[in-house]
Amino acid sequence: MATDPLVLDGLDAFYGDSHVLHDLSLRVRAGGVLGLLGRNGAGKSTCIGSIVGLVRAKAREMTLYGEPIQGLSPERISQKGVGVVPQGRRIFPSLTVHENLTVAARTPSREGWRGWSLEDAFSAFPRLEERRRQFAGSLSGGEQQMLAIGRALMTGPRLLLLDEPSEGLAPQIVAEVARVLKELSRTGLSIVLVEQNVKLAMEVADDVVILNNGRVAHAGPVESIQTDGELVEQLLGVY
Ligand SMILES: Nc1ncnc2c1ncn2[C@@H]1O[C@H](COP(=O)(O)OP(=O)(O)OP(=O)(O)O)[C@@H](O)[C@H]1O
Repeated sequence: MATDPLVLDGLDAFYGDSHVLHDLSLRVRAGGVLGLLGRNGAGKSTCIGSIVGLVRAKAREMTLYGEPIQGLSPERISQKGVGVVPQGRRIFPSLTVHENLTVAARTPSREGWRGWSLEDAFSAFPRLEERRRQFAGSLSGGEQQMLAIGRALMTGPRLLLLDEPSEGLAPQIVAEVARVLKELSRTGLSIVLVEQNVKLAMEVADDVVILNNGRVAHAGPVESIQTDGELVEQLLGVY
């Protein structure tokens, strides 16, 4: 549908002469969570980079809520409501929690949607409020991940892209990330979740796309992998 938050159809992506993604198609449904899975080097981060305008890509269709975004700068794509939680979090370690959040705050650029206020961020992540004056670099890995998610939400996204938010986190903290993502999805936010952690993706995602060598190897509702251990093992090497 033209109003789907994100449609990629026949996307090819390149680093210089290196052709990394081949004929990739996917669709994020309104308020849905799409799990983007694949082994190391399968092309997941390149897909995120293509969506946000950081990687050179061409496609038959690349639309955000029906609006073409192909060729736009990362700034324009961000302004159109795409928030990113990058791999490795990339918070500002020498700024405080409060400063990390306020640096991302944005005046709403569109009617009907808005960025989070500090109060919204602190009510979702109470530990960040307790630590608001602390340097972000001194937070635990889990707290830094929550800060990275909070910072992305301060920009008022309609579509949130997360690149391996569970990386390096203890299982208990991964469960916390899962809870937060499910809550965000319940508020109507549409999400693309890049993950190596298949269990987390299965818990949170509505639909999944599995990449293999830069191509879509499987796409379907999350149930299609929950019930097919052989497929998951073949494409992801885990179960
Ligand atoms: N800046 C770059 N220049 C050239 N090739 C790159 C660059 N970044 C990634 N690649 C290559 O593109 C392919 C896809 O990499 P990508 O990082 O998208 O995979 P991924 O699925 O996100 O893997 P990971 O889970 O390890 O992050 C790999 O072969 C990788 O070596």
